[in-house]
Amino acid sequence: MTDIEIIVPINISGIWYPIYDYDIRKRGSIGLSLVLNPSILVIPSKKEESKIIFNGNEIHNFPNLEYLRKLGKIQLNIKSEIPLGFGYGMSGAISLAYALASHELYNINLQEALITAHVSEVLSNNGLGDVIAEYYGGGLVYRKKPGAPGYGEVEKISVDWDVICSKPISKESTEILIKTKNENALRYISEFLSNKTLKNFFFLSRKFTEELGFYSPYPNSFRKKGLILRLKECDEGWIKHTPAMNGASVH
Ligand SMILES: Nc1ncnc2c1ncn2[C@@H]1O[C@H](COP(=O)(O)OP(=O)(O)OP(=O)(O)O)[C@@H](O)[C@H]1O
Ligand SMILES: CC(C)(CO)[C@@H](O)C(=O)[O-]
Repeated sequence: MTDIEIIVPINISGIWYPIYDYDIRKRGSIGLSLVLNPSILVIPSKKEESKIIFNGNEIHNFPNLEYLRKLGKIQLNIKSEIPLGFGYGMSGAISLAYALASHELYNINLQEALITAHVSEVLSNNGLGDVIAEYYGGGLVYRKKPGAPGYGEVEKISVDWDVICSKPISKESTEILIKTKNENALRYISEFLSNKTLKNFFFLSRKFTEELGFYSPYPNSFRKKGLILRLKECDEGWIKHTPAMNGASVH
């Protein structure tokens, strides 16, 4: 065990537009997302084998690990209120934690480590824009250029905050979100940029996700993959979110 503790926020995209580039470091998505708490809390340690322990249980078949283990043999002990596989950008958060751990434990070049985290997401079909959003933070984020940290570009958009809650409803694969390109995404992003409010983000994210076949029964909400994100209203049993303004951190 080490004294290092890594904190990584979650990322929930509302609108995304996949962009292919021959250079994997520049592949990703542009879009709008919310970088939020609760974050994951990660204790890394050097070990004989790379391992991801999630709330006490080892995660087997985490495809990102095939790429991440090149950064060094690390065990991550993760504490998380957020489940894996519902659409909270958790695979990106775990990969980013692994990259930051490799820099701390093995002195791996930070930029190389961050690229590996992003590439592990892209090549595993688990995400396009989560790593860069979670690295920089925070709150409402506009990913204006796709790619890994250092290649892509994010802008934090300042908005008046309000109560936001989510409910995980089903575990689903991310692949369909990556392979489907909804051309309206670009129009919705520019509609948001001319009226930058949380309400408008929810309104446009709902339009966008409905066009992909994801429906939410609640007002001021949208469904992203296997979760519902809702503005203003928090029923019992829902997860309460606050903006994670500064992105990932190491303590
Ligand atoms: N017990 C498990 N539950 C969910 N996923 C698991 C589990 N064990 C391994 N996995 C793998 O972890 C990865 C989860 O990544 P996935 O992209 O589906 O989740 P997410 O990060 O929560 O969602 P998104 O990237 O769409 O926001 C998948 O590759 C999945 O196969
Ligand atoms: C593809 C995606 C929606 C999966 O969460 C996300 O990574 C994004 O916005 O690029």
